[in-house]
Amino acid sequence: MRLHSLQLINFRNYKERTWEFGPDSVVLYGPNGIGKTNILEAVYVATVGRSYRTTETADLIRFGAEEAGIILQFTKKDTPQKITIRLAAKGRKDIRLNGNALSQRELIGTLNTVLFCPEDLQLIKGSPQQRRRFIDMEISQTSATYYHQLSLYNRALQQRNRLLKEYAGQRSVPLLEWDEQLATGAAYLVKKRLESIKKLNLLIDLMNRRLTGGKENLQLRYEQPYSAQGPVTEKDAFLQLLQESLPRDRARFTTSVGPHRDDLGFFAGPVDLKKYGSQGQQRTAVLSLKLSELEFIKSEVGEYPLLLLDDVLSELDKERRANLLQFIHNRVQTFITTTDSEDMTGLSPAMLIACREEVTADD
Ligand SMILES: Nc1ncnc2c1ncn2[C@@H]1O[C@H](COP(=O)(O)OP(=O)(O)OP(=O)(O)O)[C@@H](O)[C@H]1O
Repeated sequence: MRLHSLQLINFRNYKERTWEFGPDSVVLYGPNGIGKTNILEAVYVATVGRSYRTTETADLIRFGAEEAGIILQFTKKDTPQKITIRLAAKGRKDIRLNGNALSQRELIGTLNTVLFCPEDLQLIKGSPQQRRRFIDMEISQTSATYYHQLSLYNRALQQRNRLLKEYAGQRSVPLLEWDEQLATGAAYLVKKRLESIKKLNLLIDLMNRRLTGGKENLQLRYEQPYSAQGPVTEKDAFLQLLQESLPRDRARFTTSVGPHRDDLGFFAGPVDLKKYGSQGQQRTAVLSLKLSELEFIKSEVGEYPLLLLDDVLSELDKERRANLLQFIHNRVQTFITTTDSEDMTGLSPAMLIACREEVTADD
């Protein structure tokens, strides 16, 4: 995957700006608040159709403007492609691939990127929701069906929770249709998640050993807080769990079983890093996870995705930083934001041949 150019029109602080990129990695440097992250954000929006920093489309549109545009030219397996996105404060996003309209769902998987930002360093200690989002987005980038099934599941879940409220105090709730849909969706989603965790586990242990000089192993575990014995993966088992949890769900107006409650555990041998990992172990584990994600997407798609490193290098110590840069060198076209253009040079002079792009405001 190679990004050749990016054009932003009324996106965040850019009125109209185009960048052309060579095959090498790109260091975007400039003072705080100049608009470096905004550039990575635009590439991310072209990956999944929405931002990782806001849920409001209006935030992405330059103050005072009615709409914003993002145009990207890239090659995927040597085939030139062009994504155009028009964002309006109100109304639908207009997404096009080579001029043909796409839905947000169809867009996902077109341009593959891995984002690594400071919030990711909290992934292990953070909320289960953050870890579910990680696994969902990772699979969605390589499977359009997964993203579709996830949307259907979430819709059914909302409907079930709505009925639990609507029928509060009544003798029964008409949940049959939604329970059927939820159980079908849950079985599909959990199986896909387990499959991808299995693949990630082959990679993550190798990565972690490499980063710790062979000292520490690392495994991901799929956790279902409502199941004491092994993962629940079958539709009938989910149907039964939904029925069993009904009294509790009715009391709380929410559905307590299913993949929307599941989590990802990080284990070094028997040690749960979520509870007992040092900050250093957790950071290395996240870095291993991100590197595994690059390899995972490569194995599914056939080439490395783009890597977006947003302000993350300054958060990593010298050794982890060097390890990351060594891994991506000559493999992955990487976009790095930093306030210091010399940030990388002292580390590994010949390792990272990057283009340095000074970011300036355009008004
Ligand atoms: N919708 C918008 N319209 C105009 N300007 C905006 C909009 N949203 C954000 N900005 C501006 O964008 C700038 C922030 O950009 P960005 O987050 O990319 O900075 P940065 O260069 O990454 O900074 P840092 O080094 O501090 O992370 C701020 O000046 C902010 O006022």
